[in-house]
Amino acid sequence: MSHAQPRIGVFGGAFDPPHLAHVALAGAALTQLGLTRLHILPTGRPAHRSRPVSAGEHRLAMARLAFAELPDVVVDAREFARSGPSYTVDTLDELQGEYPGSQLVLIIGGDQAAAFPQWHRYQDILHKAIISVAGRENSAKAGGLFELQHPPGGRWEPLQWPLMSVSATDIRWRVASGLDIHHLVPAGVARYIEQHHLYKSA
Ligand SMILES: Nc1ncnc2c1ncn2[C@@H]1O[C@H](COP(=O)(O)OP(=O)(O)OP(=O)(O)O)[C@@H](O)[C@H]1O
Ligand SMILES: O=C(O)c1ccc[n+]([C@@H]2O[C@H](COP(=O)([O-])O)[C@@H](O)[C@H]2O)c1
Repeated sequence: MSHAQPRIGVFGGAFDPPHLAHVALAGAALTQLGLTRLHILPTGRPAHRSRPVSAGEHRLAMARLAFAELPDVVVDAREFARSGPSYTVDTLDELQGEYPGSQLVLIIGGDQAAAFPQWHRYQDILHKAIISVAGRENSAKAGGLFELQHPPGGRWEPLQWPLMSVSATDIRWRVASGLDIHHLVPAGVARYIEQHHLYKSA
């Protein structure tokens, strides 16, 4: 689909580790949302969750491996360079400056969409970016009173997306339990986890 303005996708996460749902989601976003480029942003210091299990250098390396096959993707380490929490609104501000005249599209899973009213300056985010939500199993229960389909002042574009139940929490648990993860992560990521002995005690 072609749009009047170039569209820049923004997809952030702990990526601890990046998994097949992340890669499929990025692929679906690239094609369906007509993105000219997609920035993948591993979080430095997450704003609303406890610290990731793995160091930033590992999550960055795994993100590079996981998304390497997709065209027009940039694995963007800028949130590591920032002091303080990784607020998405700051990232959007920076990208707006770097892509004048472009439309930013923020891609999030259903669990994060439900938590969106707790995000730092979320009203400003609604002015800066179109938000595209990929449904996620069990995310409705976290939804509370927030109306996903009609948020005040926001522009939302749904992503056509088959629900995928894979989560990084489950993958960390499987590794710690000695179970196979090859069906859940890209091959390069599985190798990296093995070589660096990640998640042995997660
Ligand atoms: N299976 C999935 N379906 C839809 N969205 C997903 C899925 N897995 C992750 N996401 C989305 O991808 C983004 C980054 O996710 P994140 O790196 O936190 O992975 P996660 O699997 O949710 O990790 P964890 O289990 O550690 O919380 C978030 O917006 C999240 O909602
Ligand atoms: O800016 C915020 O307040 C904020 C609050 C929660 C999550 N986010 C972003 O949402 C993305 C997914 O977060 P997570 O915790 O599901 O990995 C990641 O880029 C986070 O920085 C951002």
